Amino acid sequence: FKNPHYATGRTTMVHLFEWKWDDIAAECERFLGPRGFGGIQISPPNENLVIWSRNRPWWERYQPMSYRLVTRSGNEQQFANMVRRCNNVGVRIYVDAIINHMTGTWNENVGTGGSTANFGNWHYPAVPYGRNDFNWPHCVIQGHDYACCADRVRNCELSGLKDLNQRSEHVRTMIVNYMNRLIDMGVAGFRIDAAKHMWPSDLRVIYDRLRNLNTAHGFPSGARPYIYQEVIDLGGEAISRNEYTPLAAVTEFRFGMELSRAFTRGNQLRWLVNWGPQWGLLGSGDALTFIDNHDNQRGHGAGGNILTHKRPKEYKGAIAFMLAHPYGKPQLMSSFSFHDTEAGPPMDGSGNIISPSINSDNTCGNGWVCEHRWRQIFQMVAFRNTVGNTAVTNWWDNGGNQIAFCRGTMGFVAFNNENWDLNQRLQTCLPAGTYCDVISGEKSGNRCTGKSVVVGNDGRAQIVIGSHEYDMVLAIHMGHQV
Ligand SMILES: O=C(/C=C/c1ccc(O)c(O)c1)N[C@@H](Cc1ccc(O)cc1)C(=O)NCCCOc1c(-c2ccc(O)c(O)c2)oc2cc(O)cc(O)c2c1=O
Ligand SMILES: [Ca+2]
Repeated sequence: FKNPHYATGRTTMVHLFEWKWDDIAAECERFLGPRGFGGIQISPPNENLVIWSRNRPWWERYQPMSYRLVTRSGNEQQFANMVRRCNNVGVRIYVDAIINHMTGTWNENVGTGGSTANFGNWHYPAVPYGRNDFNWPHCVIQGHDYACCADRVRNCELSGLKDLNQRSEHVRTMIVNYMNRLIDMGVAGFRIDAAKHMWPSDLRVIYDRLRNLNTAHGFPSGARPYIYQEVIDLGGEAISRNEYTPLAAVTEFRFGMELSRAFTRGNQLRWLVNWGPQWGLLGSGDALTFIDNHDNQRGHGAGGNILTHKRPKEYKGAIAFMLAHPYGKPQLMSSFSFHDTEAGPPMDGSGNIISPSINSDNTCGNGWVCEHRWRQIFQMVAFRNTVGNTAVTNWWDNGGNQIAFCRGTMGFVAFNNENWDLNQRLQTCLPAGTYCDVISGEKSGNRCTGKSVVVGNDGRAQIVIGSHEYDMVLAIHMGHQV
């Protein structure tokens, strides 16, 4: 359950938060496939409660009403079309699975597919679920429970969300049928939302009942779905992520917290020389890594001061380091603009999501940030694909906020977060030649639209990153010689 089953040579997934299925299919064909992205995490495809009283907040998609595939992103036919078209261009689909709970109690009670429910009686006829399928006696998780009481964190309600009993055979059957239907449609795996709130023993039973991936969509026979479990664990809680790593991969929230700190002015990039488990991070093969996600980019998630698209230079620096360093399996966030941390995606007067527009410079409009289309980010996805599993070698730093390292003989990257220029002759480990810096520009024909770097026969080159430049990174790798 720890292998994403990316197509050959691909390494990175992007969370297209709140995108519609038709738009995702188009993005696979026009951008993500050609640019070598490995996969996409999609928003929950199951029917959710429509919450107009909070003006369609982003978190309404985390209020399940049924496992019918009908949301503001599209219907079952559009979902199947998206999976087929993305798999056809080598881009995998990972589903955000909400199996810990059903809705909280709201005045509204109609779902995106028209289903209704009676929350007070724990009655969800569109699944169907009834009172016996939820944990009993009724209790709500309190703040101190996270530190003291693992059983309450699992068996009581998170934020008033009706807490399913995954020990019940009926509940297991409903969940497994939902996930197997998605596997048969060609998805490559799942994000397990709120995994910390479910017993590992129950999750193991559910995972073991999942079918192998569908070979008709290009997966090898016997391939198990990729599963990454959302476990927010910054230490100090009764529940540890180590209870979940024997089952499947785990979201490593410390990754984004520590890199955000390291790339925020006043800290030291040289500390990153031993980046990885020595920082208290999970084993590399267990870790789904990211800088920010849909939850903590709004500030109330784990880890305090997380870098997001709202601080572009530092954010691109941290993203470049995530993609240049071999640790973990990275996920990029692709957001819509927001001021109100509850706001949902751009929508018209009827509540329909507005599609991203694509500008002439290949950026997005209509309120979509599309970080994955920023040159400094998608070019580093190509860097990660090129360098494969080569090791970090020739680490250099200035004792402060200037660092550089090689990836085997395939790539070289340098960072300058000082408030003075980096101007050093450094070992790039690359064969002699002239390389285009993929951060400040790209290779166009036989010239570089940004910086070019001349590597001598000794592998050394003059590396310059001015402290006032638009970006703090320089990256060169095989395939971008002129
Ligand atoms: O802000 C939110 C939603 C946050 C959220 C949604 C999806 C996630 O994957 C997530 O990590 C957080 N929800 C709002 C609004 C809300 C939602 C439901 C409700 O009954 C009442 C209010 C909110 O204020 N929630 C309370 C604080 C956030 O507490 C939530 C967590 C959560 C936060 C910190 C943790 O350490 C943790 O283990 C879990 O996970 C969710 C998962 C869900 O599937 C649905 C949820 O409503 C939530 C969720 O409320
Ligand atoms: Ca639970």
